[in-house]
Amino acid sequence: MKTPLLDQIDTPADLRRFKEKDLRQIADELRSDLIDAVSQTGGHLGAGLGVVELTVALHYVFNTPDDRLIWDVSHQAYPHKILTQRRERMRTVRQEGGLSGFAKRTESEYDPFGAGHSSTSISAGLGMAVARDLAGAKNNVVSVIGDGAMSAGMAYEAMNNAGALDARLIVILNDNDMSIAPPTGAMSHYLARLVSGKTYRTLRNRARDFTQRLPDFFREGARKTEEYTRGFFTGGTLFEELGFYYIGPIDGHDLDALVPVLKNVRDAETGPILVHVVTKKGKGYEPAESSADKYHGVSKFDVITGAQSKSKGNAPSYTNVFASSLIEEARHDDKIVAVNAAMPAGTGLDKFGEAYPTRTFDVGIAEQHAVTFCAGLATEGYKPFAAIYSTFLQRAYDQVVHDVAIQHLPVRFAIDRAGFVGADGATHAGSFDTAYLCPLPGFVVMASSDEAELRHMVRTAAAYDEGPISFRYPRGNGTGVDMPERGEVLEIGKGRLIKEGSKVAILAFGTRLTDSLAAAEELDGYGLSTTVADARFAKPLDTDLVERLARNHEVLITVEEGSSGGFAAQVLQHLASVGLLDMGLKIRPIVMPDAFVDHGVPAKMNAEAGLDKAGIVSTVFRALGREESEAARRA
Ligand SMILES: Cc1ncc(C[n+]2csc(CCOP(=O)(O)OP(=O)(O)O)c2C)c(N)n1
Ligand SMILES: CC(=O)[C@@H](O)[C@H](O)COP(=O)(O)O
Ligand SMILES: [Mg+2]
Repeated sequence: MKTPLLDQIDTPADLRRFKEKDLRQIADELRSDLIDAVSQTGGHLGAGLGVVELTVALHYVFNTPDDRLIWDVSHQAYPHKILTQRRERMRTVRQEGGLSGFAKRTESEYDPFGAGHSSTSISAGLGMAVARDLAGAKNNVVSVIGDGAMSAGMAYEAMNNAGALDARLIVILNDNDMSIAPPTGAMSHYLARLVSGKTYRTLRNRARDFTQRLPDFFREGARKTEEYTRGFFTGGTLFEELGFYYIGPIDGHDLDALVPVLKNVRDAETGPILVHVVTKKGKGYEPAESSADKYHGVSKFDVITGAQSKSKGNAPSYTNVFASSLIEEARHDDKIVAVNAAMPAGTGLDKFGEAYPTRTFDVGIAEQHAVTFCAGLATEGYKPFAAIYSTFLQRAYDQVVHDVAIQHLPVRFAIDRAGFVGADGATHAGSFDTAYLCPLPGFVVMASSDEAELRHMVRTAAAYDEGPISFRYPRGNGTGVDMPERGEVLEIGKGRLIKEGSKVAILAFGTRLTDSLAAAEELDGYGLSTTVADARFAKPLDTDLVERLARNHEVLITVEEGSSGGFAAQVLQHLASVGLLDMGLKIRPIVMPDAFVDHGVPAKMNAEAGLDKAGIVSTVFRALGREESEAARRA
């Protein structure tokens, strides 16, 4: 693969030394370099391919990093990384110690704002624009946001504020008519109408003519600009009503159109501007173009065939077990409905949707709405399952508290991606759900230790009508245990004893149970007779079980793949309240570290957190004051 022009670019300043006529070739080279890099690492591909020309044009026209360029979600920022001094390290992306898969402030001065969650770019950009104005500076601020990300309320909150402030902020709406899955919602239909109109087709033919004329209009001021944009294009009125100058739709792969338009936008002395750019997700790589959802995020793949190297586990994924269990429950109960926020495949609800299309709702990237929508459904006697990743549910915390918990509504929360997620790193880690749900009065909080337990918990949640209930499960495959056709209804607030010993007790919450059992076996081998229990519930806590473990053992270890303040905090609070911490019990909570852990491999992340077999054994040895024997054992 020859990339003679790209080879001369280390920074955007190098790019800006080229003639405009070279940009096409640079974009082509950038695209092949991107495909080659991601084929070796895996990662987000389709979105980056779609913004290759836009990335080149933006860095060519704007004076980054002084001009601030903010990528929404930032999964599409790989071409930006290649042009901003990170090309050499692209083949380390999402690997331990390598580049992040997202924009990250600590990684580069060209990343003025980090992301991973969607729809933050306009708010952040507006903050930067206002800060610039307060400081009397003159740089530009550009936020690039996708059509999927445009479905979230935050984007409108920001535009509402930007319009009122009349701040000089440039928003590029990158409309590829795709979220991860095909987009849903009225806004998506509205954008489609703007794009499919006759105006867009004629504009493509007149792009050069248009861009030659644009500077005059901007120089003549805002009134003329508005006249121009309204005169040449239909639509855009929603953005105009919010106080933005709307420009577009523009073919985002046509550099001859993009560059002059962006130059004019850069030089315009106006308030907020929205440039509506139309692109194709996966552009320039046939497998990604024809299957944009499957190439949104990829594992390593063969560039020629496009075949992704999916490692087949021996056990089903937790996501699939959740989906099949819910499908089974829905067969028995027609009040069960399922809601996801733009993650149908990620949550397994695509399968539920095939079985029950009218009982499945993809609300777009709108977790807050998803939760309150479920609350509404619950008030009418439906049994909503909100299937949301742990990390994305954070965004809907007030809705969980105010709309669900306070009203004691039986919304079922299926919390996927709980624990370390690996390659997506800190922005996507499912660390905090247990800690943020346990303090809520009346909430039932469960964690499945394996896929059979997950099946039981889906059934339990379906049967539980008293109030809100949640169950968490991790990314990836189960343990391979036998699963019943249908789960059992678990007794609320009761854990299970798995193995009985006498000196050490390990109380696991969630899938760390497997390592707890392995640790127990090793400890037994050292003459430390070890009990293992699966807590199942962090709330209500099985206080009988916890007290028994505390009274009958010298050491009690709690283990969970979650942050501090979660399950361990519940156990400690209970034991402290009943005086069982006054008796010399050696209790040691093992939780995720108090740090935002970068991308890597989940097994290693757990090992570093002391959440694996070796970590549990070491913790027991340390609790018993046997560090030296432990060191010798390890040697
Ligand atoms: C708050 C939040 N919810 C869900 C996601 C998962 N997610 C990542 S990218 C994406 C689709 C974004 O679509 P769009 O903004 O159109 O970008 P595209 O991939 O099409 O370029 C989704 C749903 C997220 N990152 N953040
Ligand atoms: C960028 C983003 O938020 C999603 O694409 C996310 O990376 C998906 O994660 P999973 O692969 O765990 O579904
Ligand atoms: Mg999109």
